[in-house]
Amino acid sequence: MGTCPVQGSKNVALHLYAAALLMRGPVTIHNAPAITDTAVCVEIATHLGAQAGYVGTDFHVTPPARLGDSIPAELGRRIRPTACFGAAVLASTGRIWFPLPGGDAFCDRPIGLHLTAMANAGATVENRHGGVDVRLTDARPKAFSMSLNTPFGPSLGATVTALFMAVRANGTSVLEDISVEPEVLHTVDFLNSAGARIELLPGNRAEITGVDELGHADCTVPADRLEVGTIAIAAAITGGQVLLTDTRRADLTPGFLDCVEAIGMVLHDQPDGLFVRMDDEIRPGEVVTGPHPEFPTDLQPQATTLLTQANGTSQVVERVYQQRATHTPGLRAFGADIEQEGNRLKISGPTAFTAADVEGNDIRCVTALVLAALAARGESRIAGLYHLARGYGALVPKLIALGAEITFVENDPGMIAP
Ligand SMILES: CC(=O)N[C@H]1[C@@H](OP(=O)(O)OP(=O)(O)OC[C@H]2O[C@@H](n3ccc(=O)[nH]c3=O)[C@H](O)[C@@H]2O)O[C@H](CO)[C@@H](O)[C@@H]1O
Ligand SMILES: C=C(OP(=O)(O)O)C(=O)O
Repeated sequence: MGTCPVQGSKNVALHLYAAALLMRGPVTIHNAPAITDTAVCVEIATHLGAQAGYVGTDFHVTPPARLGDSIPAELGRRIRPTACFGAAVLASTGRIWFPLPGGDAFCDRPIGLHLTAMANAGATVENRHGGVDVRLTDARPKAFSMSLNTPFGPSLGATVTALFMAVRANGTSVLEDISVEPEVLHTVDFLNSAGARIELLPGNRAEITGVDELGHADCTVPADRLEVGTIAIAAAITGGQVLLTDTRRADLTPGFLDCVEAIGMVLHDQPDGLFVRMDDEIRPGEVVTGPHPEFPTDLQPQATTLLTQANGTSQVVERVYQQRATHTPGLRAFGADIEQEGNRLKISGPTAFTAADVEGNDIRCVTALVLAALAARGESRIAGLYHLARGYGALVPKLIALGAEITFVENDPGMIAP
């Protein structure tokens, strides 16, 4: 059995970095993940005039008396929460230009609801220079009410943007149908500990009374549930077992736990972490992604790889991003039997994988392909490692420490051969 540490959550950390820009005084965010997205956030904060840096696993930021008024296109296009960073600056200073966000491009990822939240708070919103120019008409955001729902469930990012506008608003705002993903709840705690007045109410509502200014606070990023899920699936797919330190069952969603336990995975808390093993063979199952606490979309590609090894027919239904299936061509190259119809994948297994040369074009796609290569006979070559670095600080070294044979291909830092 191997033991494996878990990094801080990428998706929580990114929203905390943005929230820190609303605060006065020095902020330290502990357990920050050592990923390229963290480095980009340091650069964005620095460009905005903050003193920002990353030492060990501590992200430090001290916002200036007045933040700058633009997020450089080359930085904002590299990460997903660019509009949240924009909202933090807008709520503080009344003006920001930001490019359209980046992050994974597995399908269209609109930000209309972020812009509606800014407009509801009294901003003019104009498309300019390939990005968005937003200005408040008054010195502070005005209080507003809105729903954060979309046809695909509540928007996580737009909930954070709306909260950022509301915490500095003149009056009390009411947000309906908010996302209650851990990313949002940790951001709420962080803002409240710096003096914000956000009250979460039953029925996914929030009532926020704006304050003149936020003080400062420190916080700790929770374990990355997506890294936990990924390594748990790696153990299951290779018939191994692993003790993931610094994490508990409670860090995972009921949607994920119910699904993988039905497939045959055993996960239980031990004093020093979460123990994971497979109970005999991998059983077929059904993955249906959805908003928290349902099965997270960011573990769907990895779960698809796992189900190719199940004895029978499985189904994956992607409800958050209806076209998140960039991993299926790569999995088919290993031999997977996957039929796709709209947002549904039908997977017939088990397939004995043979090695393949494949490329992943987004974080979880390339992760799913690394997992497939672990299950394949022979040496596979995987390109697209740049995407892995965006979200995992050390996934490959961790898999190697657990017994996987993986080497980085020389003169091509974007390629590995498991
Ligand atoms: C609720 C949810 O699971 N959110 C996921 C989403 O967060 P992220 O914040 O990136 O995306 P949203 O939560 O905003 O998007 C959820 C859904 O709403 C739609 N939408 C969003 C904004 C908008 O203005 N209009 C609109 O229609 C999106 O296209 C998507 O279908 O992607 C991240 C990266 O994969 C995941 O970590 C998050 O768990
Ligand atoms: C899609 C993801 O990230 P991002 O929103 O940063 O693109 C992810 O974490 O799986």
